[in-house]
Amino acid sequence: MGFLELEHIHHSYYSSTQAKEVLRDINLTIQEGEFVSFIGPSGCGKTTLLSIIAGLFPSTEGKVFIDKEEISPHNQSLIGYMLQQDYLFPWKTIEENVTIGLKIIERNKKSHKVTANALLQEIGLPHVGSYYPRELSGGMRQRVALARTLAVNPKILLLDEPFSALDYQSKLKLEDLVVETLKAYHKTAILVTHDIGEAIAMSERVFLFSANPGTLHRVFEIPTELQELSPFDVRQHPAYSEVFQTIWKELESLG
Ligand SMILES: Nc1ncnc2c1ncn2[C@@H]1O[C@H](COP(=O)(O)OP(=O)(O)OP(=O)(O)O)[C@@H](O)[C@H]1O
Repeated sequence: MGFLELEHIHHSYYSSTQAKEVLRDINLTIQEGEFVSFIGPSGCGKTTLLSIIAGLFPSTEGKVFIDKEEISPHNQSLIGYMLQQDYLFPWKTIEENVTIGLKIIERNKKSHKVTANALLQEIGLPHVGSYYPRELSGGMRQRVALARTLAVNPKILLLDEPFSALDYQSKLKLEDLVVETLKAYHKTAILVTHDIGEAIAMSERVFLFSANPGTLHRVFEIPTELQELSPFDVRQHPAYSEVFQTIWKELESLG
């Protein structure tokens, strides 16, 4: 059994008049410390699947296991979420934003400060603890959102298009930082993205979903020589465009 295991996940959304089948029989295994991406046509159920993995709502059928335990309120704290928007509280300082989750789960304030400072250092923003979010750029705020997610020490990070609102240069820099930081902390991560290049550059495996209803169509193993590089360097490697073409063709074939 892997670290994260999905068994026969089916999901439908129900309204008063109809049921809409969104996910059909999703089975997959992700190992501890692995970085994978979910890609697929719009509406194929990627965000729904992330929400089920996070335990935000149960799937209609099937089971999610983390470290051999079925997902429940007891082990939900093993999961951290990073979204397209940073959702920092504008009236709180950066340090307070980073430690907000910690305050909920433990009260020792001294250790919060130490954790915040260490994480701000890690993300390359050691001097912004007393700033407010409005004083930072979009890229800097997303780095703070990463620090806030890591502060509560989740085992698995769910990254739902966290770079899509950023300019291209900030996005490339943040991709490098995220991969480097998650590797250093040995985190398991799932990235949802519409950007095939980003999926190749950051992941060890890319899961391609098809739509109507969402099914797991194919899994692509990223060549080892690319996995060893930073996301920026992956894009410069001769093997990158070949992998891109292969995934692109498969995505196109889904219509
Ligand atoms: N709360 C909901 N109630 C009813 N239908 C929903 C709900 N949330 C999502 N859907 C529908 O489920 C399908 C899958 O949505 P989801 O957001 O999971 O897909 P996605 O692959 O993440 O899409 P995108 O790539 O566009 O972000 C879509 O058809 C969407 O309209």
